Amino acid sequence: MAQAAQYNNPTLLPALQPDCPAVLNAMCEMTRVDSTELMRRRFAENLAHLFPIASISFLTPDKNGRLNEPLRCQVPNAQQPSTLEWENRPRRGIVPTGALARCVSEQRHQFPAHSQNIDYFPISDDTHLFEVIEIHRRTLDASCRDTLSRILAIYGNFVRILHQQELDALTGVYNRGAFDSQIAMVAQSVRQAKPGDEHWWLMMLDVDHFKQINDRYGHLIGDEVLLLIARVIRNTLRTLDRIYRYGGEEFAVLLSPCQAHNALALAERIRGKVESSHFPQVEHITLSVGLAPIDRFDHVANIVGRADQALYQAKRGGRNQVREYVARPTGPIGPGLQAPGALELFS
Ligand SMILES: Nc1nc2c(ncn2[C@@H]2O[C@H](COP(=O)(O)OP(=O)(O)OP(=O)(O)O)[C@@H](O)[C@H]2O)c(=O)[nH]1
Repeated sequence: MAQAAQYNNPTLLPALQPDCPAVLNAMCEMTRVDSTELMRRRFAENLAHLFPIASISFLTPDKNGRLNEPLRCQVPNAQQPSTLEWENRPRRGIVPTGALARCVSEQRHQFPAHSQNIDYFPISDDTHLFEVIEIHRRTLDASCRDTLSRILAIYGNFVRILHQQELDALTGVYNRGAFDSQIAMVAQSVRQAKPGDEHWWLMMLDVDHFKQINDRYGHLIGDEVLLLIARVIRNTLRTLDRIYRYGGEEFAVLLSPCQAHNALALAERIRGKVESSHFPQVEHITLSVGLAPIDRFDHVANIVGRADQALYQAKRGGRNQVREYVARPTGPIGPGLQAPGALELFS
C-alpha cells in the first residue's frame, strides 16, 4: 500500500509488481543510451536480472523475408544472471515458420502452442518491422508476462526513436554517430571471442574526384550521386554487413565475420558495381576502397587508422581500386632473417 500511494495510475500497479523499483531501475538503465545496439544489450542484461530467462535473441528481417540474428545472449544460470554469455556466431537466413512466421506477418506477440517457453515479440512501426525478439523463458506467471510485454512496449518506442536518430538524412544509411558506437561494440565483442580464421572487417570507401563532380554539375547532382552510391553499396552487401556514411563523400562498411578472400571479393564487387553503374548526367563514377581486419585487442582508433591507410594507398595507387591492410612481421632484415615486429604493408 505504501507503494500504491506513489503512483497516480492504479492500473499500472499490478503490472509493476512483483518488484516495482527494480523494474523502474531497469527502464532507466535501458533508456540511458544513444544507440539501438547498446540498448539491445542493456535491455537483455536487465531482462535477465528481472525474469527467469534462458536466452534472448534479436532477429532482424532481410529483403528476402528471412531473419538474421545479429545478437543473442544466454543466461546459463538463472540464480546468477550476471553470468550472461554473448553469442558471437549469429544465425543467418532463418526461414520463419509457425509462430515466428505469424509474428512477422501479423506483427503481434506470439507464443508457439507446442512450447509454452518461447515468446516472439515484434518491434515495428506502421510500415516497418525492425526486429523480432525471441525470448526463451524458464517459468513466468501471468503477472510477470504482463510486465515483460509492457517493458517490451517501452523498448519498442525507444527503438523507433533511436532508429531515426541513427540514419543519415541524405543517403538513408547509418550515420557517423551510429558507426562510432557500433564499431566500439564490435571491437569489444571481438576481444571476448575465441580466435579463429574469420574476422570482422572495416572497409572505407571514398568517391574519386568528387569535388570535380560538384564543381561541374552542382551540389544537387553531387548529392544525388552520394544517394545512388549508398544504394549500390547497400544492395551489394550481405545481410549482416552494415553501411555508414562516415562523412562527406566517404562511406564505411562493417563486414560481419568472414575470411580475407571473401572480404576482398566483396570489396572488389562493390568497386566494380559502382564503376559499371550509370549515374544521371555524371555517367561514370569510381570508388577507392581500403580494407582492414578487426583483430582481437585492437582499439577503434587503430582499426579506423589502418583502413584509412589502406584507402590512402588505393588513392595513391591511381584510384578505382581496393587495397587491403596487411601487417607482416619484420625487424632487422638480413638474408634469410626476419625478426618479429610490425611493418605496415598493403596488398
Ligand atoms: N554534394 C555534396 N558534396 C559534398 C558533401 N559532403 C562533402 N562534399 C564535397 O566533397 C568534396 C570532397 O573533395 P576532396 O576531399 O577534395 O576529394 P575528391 O575531390 O573526391 O578527391 P579524391 O578523394 O582525392 O579522389 C568537397 O568538394 C566537398 O565539398 C555532400 O553532402 N554533398
